[in-house]
Amino acid sequence: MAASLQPNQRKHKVTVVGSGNWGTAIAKIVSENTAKHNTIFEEKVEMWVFEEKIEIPKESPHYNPTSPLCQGPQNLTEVINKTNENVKYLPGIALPKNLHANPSLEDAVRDSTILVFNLPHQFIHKICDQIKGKIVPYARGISCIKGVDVNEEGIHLFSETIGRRLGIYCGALSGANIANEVAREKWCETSIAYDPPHLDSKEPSPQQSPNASSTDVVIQFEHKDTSGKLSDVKLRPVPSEYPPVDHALLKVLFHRPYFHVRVVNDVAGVSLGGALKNIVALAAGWVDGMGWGDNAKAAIMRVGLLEMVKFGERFFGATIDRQTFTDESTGVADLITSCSSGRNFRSAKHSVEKRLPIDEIERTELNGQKLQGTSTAVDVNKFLKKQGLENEFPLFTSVYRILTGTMSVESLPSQIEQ
Ligand SMILES: NC(=O)C1=CN([C@@H]2O[C@H](COP(=O)(O)OP(=O)(O)OC[C@H]3O[C@@H](n4cnc5c(N)ncnc54)[C@H](O)[C@@H]3O)[C@@H](O)[C@H]2O)C=CC1
Ligand SMILES: O=C(CO)COP(=O)(O)O
Repeated sequence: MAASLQPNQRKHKVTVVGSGNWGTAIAKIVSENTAKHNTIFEEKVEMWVFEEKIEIPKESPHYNPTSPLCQGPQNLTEVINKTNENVKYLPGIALPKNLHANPSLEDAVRDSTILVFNLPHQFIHKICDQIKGKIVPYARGISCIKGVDVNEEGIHLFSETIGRRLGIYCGALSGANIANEVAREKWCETSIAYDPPHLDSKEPSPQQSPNASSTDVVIQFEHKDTSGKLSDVKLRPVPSEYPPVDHALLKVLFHRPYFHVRVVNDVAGVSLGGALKNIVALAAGWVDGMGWGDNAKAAIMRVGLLEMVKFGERFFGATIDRQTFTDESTGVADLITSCSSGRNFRSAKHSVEKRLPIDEIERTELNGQKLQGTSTAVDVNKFLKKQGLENEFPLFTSVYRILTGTMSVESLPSQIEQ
C-alpha cells in the first residue's frame, strides 16, 4: 500500500449519485473496494436512487408470487435493498451487501467526502442545485458522466460544472466500459483523470489567490469558456485527519481485478473522449443499420476520432493532451467498444432497420435507460453553430442533421468527405 494510504484518524465516506446501468455497476465496484479497504473508507456506500415504482418481472429469480415484494408496484430502493439487485437497471447482478440504496439525495450525500456522480447528463444541474450547501465543503468528486455542458457562455466539462456549482474539485472517470460487461466482471480498463490544484504547497500556484488562507483557498478553473471567462471557486483542502485524496487513493477505490484503472491528469481529454464518441457511435449505428458493412463503420470511426481530437485541441487546448485519445482507455478504445455494442450504436442501428425515430427506440427498447449521444450531438452542434464552425466538423454536423431530419443517412459518405 502506498505511504499516503496509511490509515488516518478518519475514514472517507463514499456516495454514488445515480443508480442506472453504469451508476449501479460503479457502485458495485466501489462497494467491493470499501469493504476490502475498510481502514481507509467507511464500508457502507450510499447510492442515491431516483425513486420510482417497479414490479419485479416474472422471469426474475426474485419473483415469488407470495412475497410482499411482488404484490404490485414497489419502491425501487426497497427492492434493491431487499434483493441486493437493481432489477430494473442492472438485472441479474448481485450487489454487495454494504451498498445501500437511498431515495433521499440530501441524506445520501451527507458527510460524504468522496462523491461519485454517475447519472445521465441531463439531470446533473438539478442534482447540483439540490445538494449545494449540503455536502462537506472539502468533498472531492469524480464524474462518470459522458456528455458536455453547453450554455450561452460556452462549453464546459461536467466535472467543471459540478465543481463550480458545488464549490469542490471534481475529476473524471471514463473508458471502454459497457456497464453490463463490467458488472459481469469481464476484464476491461478505464481512465481516471484527477488534477486538483496543490492546496498544501506553501507558495500559491498561479491559479490561487495570494490572499487565500490554507483553509479557504481560491482557485480558478483552468479552462476558459469561449467568452474567456474564468470562474472563482473556493476550494477547501481535505483535512489532514483523512487519507489524502490523490491518484493512489482513487486507484484503491476504483481498481478491481476485472476493472483496471490508470490515473492521469488530463481531465479534459478523459471527459471529452467519453462524451464525443457517443456522437460517432450514432453514425456507426446508422451505417451498420444500412447494411454497409465493417469497412464503412471503420471509416466513420476514423473520421470521428479525428473530429474528437480536433474538437478537444480547439476548445480545450490549454489543458488537453491529444495522446489521451490514443493511449488511454477513453478515446479510441471507448470508440471501438461503443461502435460495436453500445446503446447509442444499437439504437441508431435499430432506428434505420425499423424505420423509426431514435427517440422511439430509446423509449420502447431501453427500459428507462437514456441515450447520451442524441443530446450531446444537439449540444455540440449548438456550440459549433455559434462559433460558425459547423463545416469544420462534418461528421458531428451530419449526425445532428440526420437526427433533426434535414439530412439522410445515404448522404453521410459524401458529406464527411468534404
Ligand atoms: N451504461 C453504460 O454502459 C455506460 C454509461 N456511461 C455513462 O454513465 C452515465 C450514467 O448512465 P447510466 O447509469 O447507464 O444511466 P441509464 O441510462 O441507465 O439512465 C437511467 C437512470 O436515470 C435515472 N433518472 C430517470 N429520470 C431521472 C430524473 N428526472 N432525475 C434523475 N435521475 C433520473 C433513472 O432512475 C436511472 O437511474 C451516462 O452519462 C452514460 O453515458 C458510461 C459508461 C458506460
Ligand atoms: O459509454 C459506454 C461504453 O464505454 C456505453 O455507451 P452507450 O451509452 O452507447 O451504451
